[in-house]
Amino acid sequence: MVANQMKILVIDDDPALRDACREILRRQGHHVELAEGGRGGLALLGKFAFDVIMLDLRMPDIDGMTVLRRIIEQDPHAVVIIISGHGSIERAVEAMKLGAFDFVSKPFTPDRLRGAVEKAREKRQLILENAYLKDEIKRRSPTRMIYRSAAIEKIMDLARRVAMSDATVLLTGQSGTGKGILARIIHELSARRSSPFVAVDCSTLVPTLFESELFGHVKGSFTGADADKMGKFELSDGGTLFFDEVANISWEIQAKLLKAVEDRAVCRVGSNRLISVDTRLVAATNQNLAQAVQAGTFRQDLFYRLNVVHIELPPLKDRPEDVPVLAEYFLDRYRYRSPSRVRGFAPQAMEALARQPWPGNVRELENAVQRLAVLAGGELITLADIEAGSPAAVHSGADDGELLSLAELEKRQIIRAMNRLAGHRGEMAKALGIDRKTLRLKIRKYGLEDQGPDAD
Ligand SMILES: Nc1ncnc2c1ncn2[C@@H]1O[C@H](COP(=O)(O)OP(=O)(O)OP(=O)(O)O)[C@@H](O)[C@H]1O
Repeated sequence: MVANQMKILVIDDDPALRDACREILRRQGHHVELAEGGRGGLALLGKFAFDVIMLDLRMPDIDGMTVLRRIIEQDPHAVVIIISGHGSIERAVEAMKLGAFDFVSKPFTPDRLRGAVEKAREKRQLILENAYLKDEIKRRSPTRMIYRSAAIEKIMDLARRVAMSDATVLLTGQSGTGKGILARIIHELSARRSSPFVAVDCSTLVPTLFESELFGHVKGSFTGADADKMGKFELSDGGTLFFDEVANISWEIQAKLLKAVEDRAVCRVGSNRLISVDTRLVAATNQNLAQAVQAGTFRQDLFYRLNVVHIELPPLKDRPEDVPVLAEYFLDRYRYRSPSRVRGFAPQAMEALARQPWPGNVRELENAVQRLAVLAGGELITLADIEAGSPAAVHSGADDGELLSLAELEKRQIIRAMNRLAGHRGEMAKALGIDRKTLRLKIRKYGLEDQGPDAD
């Protein structure tokens, strides 16, 4: 499901009702497919995934109840809204017992339809979030570093060795090269693996809350502190504390962090009591910390503390042999969530991917594959698919000297922003210097609607 947009299938033998549903739901931004009977509906369901299915119970070809049974058999989480005829409430209730989510009785107003679909959207969101969480859990345990290159093999060797010690590790490398995943792997390879791995994203925390987030606070220590709270240091006791984007910590907090590391203890904000904590630190940055020290924005003493073991992750373009294994791995992970039947990459397509510069590194590749899994028409992702929907179109479609129409340029920039920013509409709009509404209109104009994993 892209943002609030859903793919909805309406199965009803009444053409006027089908068209009315389509009109109303399209206006809400949903994609709507229509089937005039149970057979056609089931055929569409066999080919594509839908977020919500609207199903008439009385149809001439197959009984709606039979269709419903099949839908639920195939996907117990399907969200089905029954369209029930006047005076057939009992059947609608029976359908709900079978697993339908809701029903609307004919005739219904546009508002009633919108209300039912909105409720269905919330339900669908919950289902997807649950699936996502399960997927996350599966994905996380054990975390896997996918690679073929000797460069990453060497890094993994080093990671295995340092994991056994309690040494602080500094991970550097461009954004999206796998610093976060490596931090977790170091934790999982260490004797601390059964204690928590706690991550602090130093780039998103508001400075004023940072201290309490790290060290915790006691009730009443500032407005809003209405209960005692543990900080991330304490939460990671026995485990690993991961500072992502560590260069973003303010000078003042850097000093406090250093003290906590040296004392192996923290004081909650508003308290004098020292609480000892046994945690292993891993820090990551895509900036040059030594330079930041030179420039006077990062404390030298803290830098030395963090830089005990240094691991540099190379950019993806320097290890193209990792691209095919990563692309296959991501496709395997994303294809089952998309309606397409795609199973693999055509050799030429894979070669094209391996040739890309991937400025956003593995994260950009992951986003591109996720998008390709949605967009690919056939069983194999082809070169044409890549040229149509991935950064390949941006990077290889034209050499620097070739002139492009402004519209083409605009489209390519939008695709590029989608890839870089994982389809986050707010961030894309900001990066492109337009407002969200304009962005939405342009996305629609260029037919790029389905390309964001989580727009808006
Ligand atoms: N070798 C790999 N195998 C499998 N997945 C990977 C690999 N490298 C990176 N990833 C995935 O790519 C995405 C980006 O990786 P990660 O967050 O670790 O990068 P990062 O260097 O920490 O980036 P940033 O500095 O932007 O936070 C994640 O989804 C991660 O799981």
